[in-house]
Amino acid sequence: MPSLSEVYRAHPVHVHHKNLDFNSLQELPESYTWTHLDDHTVINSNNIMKESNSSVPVIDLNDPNASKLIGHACKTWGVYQIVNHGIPISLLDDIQWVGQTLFSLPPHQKLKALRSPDGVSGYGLARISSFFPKLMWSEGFTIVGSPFEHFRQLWPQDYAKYCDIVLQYEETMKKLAGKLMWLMLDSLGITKEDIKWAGSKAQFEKGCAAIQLNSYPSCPDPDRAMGLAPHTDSTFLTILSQNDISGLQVQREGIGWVTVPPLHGGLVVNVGDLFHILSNGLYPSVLHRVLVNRTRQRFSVAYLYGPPSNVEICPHTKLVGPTQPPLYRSVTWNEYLGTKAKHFNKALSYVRICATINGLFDLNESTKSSGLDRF
Ligand SMILES: C=C1C[C@]23C[C@@]1(O)CC[C@H]2[C@@]12CCC[C@@](C)(C(=O)O1)[C@H]2[C@@H]3C(=O)O
Ligand SMILES: O=C(O)CCC(=O)C(=O)O
Ligand SMILES: [Fe+2]
Repeated sequence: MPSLSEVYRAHPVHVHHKNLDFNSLQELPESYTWTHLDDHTVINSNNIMKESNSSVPVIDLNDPNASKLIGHACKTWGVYQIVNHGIPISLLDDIQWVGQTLFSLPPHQKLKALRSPDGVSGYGLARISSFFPKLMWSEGFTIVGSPFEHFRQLWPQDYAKYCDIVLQYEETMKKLAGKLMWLMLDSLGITKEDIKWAGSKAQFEKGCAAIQLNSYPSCPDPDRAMGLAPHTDSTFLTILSQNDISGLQVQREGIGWVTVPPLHGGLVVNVGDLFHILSNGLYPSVLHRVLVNRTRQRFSVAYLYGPPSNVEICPHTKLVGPTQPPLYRSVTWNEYLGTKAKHFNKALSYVRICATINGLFDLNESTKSSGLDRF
């Protein structure tokens, strides 16, 4: 079973972290100019947003119907916002502060914690940059495991207080992720008895996670820049805290790009590729992207949650039957991250299988480069 570092050693990402001093740029350089910001964006002021099926559902976790509402949101949107989730606002403020403080450091200081091409954690441009011809107007910092070594490089004197906040955030979000997992599974009719790897307390104690701190500096030409290019997360689910600047958009079939408006104290939850697989495609992972702002800097913190690295994820038996064949083969998170690192938005089609009257076969074997699936 490869470890995450082995996965990335096999698929190094060569992004040129040449210019990470966004403040020095008065104009959008050619290398950051995206030509096809094509779209039919649905924004808040648009009348269309008033129709409830055109805005991302907001769900109160204290609502006795929360599981049902979440199920409907996952099926139709692949994303929802939660309120009354029990995470103290002070902790959300603290983790945002860690991100803001980190990204405000001088460029040469941030470069001391640069993510290496075959590494997992550290500072740099988005990992997905290598799949696009143009650069993204953002910088990120990925934390997998302890942030201690990198934080010591960034803040030799007072790294401890930043580490403490990250550790507390990890611990708290892990509990919330476990709770959301059960609500989403429950909405599919899957109970605690049906998931063997959820641990003795059935709290997904062994689940794995990454924290991604993102910064989208103000941009001289936001209409032609891209903060974070369209992608799905490879996770079970991702919990996102955004500051009060909008920018996150999700793609809704038949509608186009829909902005997810920041809600004070709210958290955005999106379905990732592994839940897509587990649900046999019933809850689709959502394609999302981030646009940037002319005057205001946007910050976000993503908690990317998945299974323990040795657990094989496949469509749940309760969701499979003679009329619903399994659409995906088993895959561990690490194996899937390797596929994602190689094939990016086509990764799901590489684990897809197909039912025929002769049985099942691996779609990948017959249509290797067709990029089937949804992309
Ligand atoms: C566990 C992980 C998920 C992630 C890759 C990573 O190893 C750590 C960073 C995560 C992230 C955050 C930004 C978007 C994304 C697609 C990326 O390039 O890095 C996700 C990855 C993912 O979900 O596949
Ligand atoms: O910044 C955002 O709103 C989204 C970030 C994101 O998609 C990610 O980190 O995976
Ligand atoms: Fe994402």
